[in-house]
Amino acid sequence: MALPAYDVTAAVIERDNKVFCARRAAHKDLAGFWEFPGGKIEPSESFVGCLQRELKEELGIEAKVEKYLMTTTHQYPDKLIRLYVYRVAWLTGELTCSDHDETCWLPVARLRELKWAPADLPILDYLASDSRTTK
Ligand SMILES: Nc1nc2c([nH]c(=O)n2[C@H]2C[C@H](O)[C@@H](COP(=O)(O)OP(=O)(O)OP(=O)(O)O)O2)c(=O)[nH]1
Repeated sequence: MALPAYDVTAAVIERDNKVFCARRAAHKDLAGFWEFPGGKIEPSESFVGCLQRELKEELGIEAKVEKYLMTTTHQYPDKLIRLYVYRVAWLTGELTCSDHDETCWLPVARLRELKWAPADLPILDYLASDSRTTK
């Protein structure tokens, strides 16, 4: 039988030459893995609308989705994830984390020190080779 497939958005938020990273909490699937904030697209929702909603819900921030970066697909044992990655500017709001159990800001060159969700590894490669991202 075909695995369930999910379209998921993810945000690369940069500030002071560092990228925002968040760790999935114990009650979530892939608990303990680090990710870029975002979430599953709801029916009839746009990618940008999904990302803005998730960032408001998870982090309490208003964000401007600046640029589409890449899409990566990963098959986990129980699901297929298509991850749509955008560069996002944090506009307003105090960043408070309601959904993750740990967060940090890291320069791109240090991102691999964290244990990332396997679907995210191509994103790290992309950021490392992206001249717009500060290393
Ligand atoms: N948001 C996000 N999810 C990721 C990343 N990498 C990765 O494998 N995933 C996976 C984990 C989950 O299986 C799925 C996203 O689901 P989620 O649980 O965060 O999304 P959600 O809040 O909309 O979903 P739900 O708990 O309401 O079902 O994608 C990533 O960088 N960001």
